[in-house]
Amino acid sequence: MEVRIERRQEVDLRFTAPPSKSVTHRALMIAALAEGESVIRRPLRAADTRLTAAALRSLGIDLVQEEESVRLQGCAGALPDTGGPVRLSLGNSGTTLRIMAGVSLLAPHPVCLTGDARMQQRPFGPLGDALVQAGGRVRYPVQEGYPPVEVQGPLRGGVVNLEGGMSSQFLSSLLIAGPYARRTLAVCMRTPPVSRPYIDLTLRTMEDFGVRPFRVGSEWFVVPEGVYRGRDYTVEGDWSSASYLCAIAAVCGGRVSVGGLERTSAQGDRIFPEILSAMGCRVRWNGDLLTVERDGPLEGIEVGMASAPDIVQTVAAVAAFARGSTTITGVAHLRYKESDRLEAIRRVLTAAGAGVTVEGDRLTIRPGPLRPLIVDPENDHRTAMSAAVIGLGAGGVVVRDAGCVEKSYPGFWEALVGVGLL
Ligand SMILES: O=C(O)C1=C[C@@H](OP(=O)(O)O)[C@@H](O)[C@H](O)C1
Ligand SMILES: C=C(OP(=O)(O)O)C(=O)O
Repeated sequence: MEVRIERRQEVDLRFTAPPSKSVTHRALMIAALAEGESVIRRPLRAADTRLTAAALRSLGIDLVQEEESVRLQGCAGALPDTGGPVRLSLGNSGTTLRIMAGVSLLAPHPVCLTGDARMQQRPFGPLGDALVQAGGRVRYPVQEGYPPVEVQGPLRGGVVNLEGGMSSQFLSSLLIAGPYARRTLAVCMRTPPVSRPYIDLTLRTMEDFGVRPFRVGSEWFVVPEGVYRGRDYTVEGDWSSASYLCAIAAVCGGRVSVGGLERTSAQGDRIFPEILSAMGCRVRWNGDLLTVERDGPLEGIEVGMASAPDIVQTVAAVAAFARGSTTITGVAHLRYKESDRLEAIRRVLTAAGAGVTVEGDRLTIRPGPLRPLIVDPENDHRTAMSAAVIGLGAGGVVVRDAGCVEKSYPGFWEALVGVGLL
């Protein structure tokens, strides 16, 4: 599917944010490990969360898709006997593959976790090392430190050292399986974790299901033995997906309102309105309705984004329309995503006419007169959605393989059609 996007100005639009991908993954996995039944309401139904649901079924979990919810019978931390080894094909869902690797140590048979060609280039090694320290067996049939990876329990627990500089998903994996380790699991971060708010989101979701891990200083995470309790759980809106909608107001001028978001969410991407505000937009809340407005010029800013990797492309797209340069720091881990996103930003924005410099973990965008372009998102949903933002501000943008948004926001293009932007 190919989408052509033309320039729009002075918009006045209203959207509802889709459900959160990160919360849906966590709620499904934790409910599967809980004692008793859970109903997960308003789950995100997208490629990646479907992979999580299918993987849980392959591990023997009774999971039923209902019209507005997912119903699961939890296994109380002991995944059922599936009769033999299990193979999980997890596409390019890093969250599913990494978190499910820890969970798989609770299965009675070996589990092989694999993914598509790009997933096989995304690092796993630090998590593999940690799972071994926690008592598991880990084997890499193709390339040391990368999926496919074969894991087998038990999850004994004890003290585990973990490198945090590549992905927070490694720690989330240990934390989520942690309550069912044979003895208390204590994770010591050897390097500070990137994408830190995703760890808070993990801790908060664990607490929502009745287990309370705690931190000691900034380096230690301790998970006491415990049991998650099944429950009725409603998934909040997705702040990363909402960033593309809010950005429309910034690049087109006018006003965009987005409903369905939690103002105090643990999702780190909820800082996006603050970033837009620093760039010259006005932001206000009316109940749970967020409104972003712009009627003056956009300014370039300097911003650290180690904690919010998934909205870096949205900020970069908006930065291309500002009066001055924007520098984004702390973003080296963007190289390990669905694509090398630092390279994707450089490729798309330079083709559009902006100047882009990538130096170490720092990205600088210098606005320039923007010109029409064809974007191949190379199967990265966030490249496609941020290209749509550029298109709405500059015009003449064609996004090829636009269906790749299916990974996190299947209704993205329909949402733009629904308000008359396409
Ligand atoms: O735990 C999660 O739900 C996620 C963690 C982040 O990854 P990293 O921790 O690898 O940066 C983020 O980019 C990803 O989209 C979702
Ligand atoms: C990086 C992402 O997801 P994952 O790591 O789950 O593939 C993302 O959605 O931008």
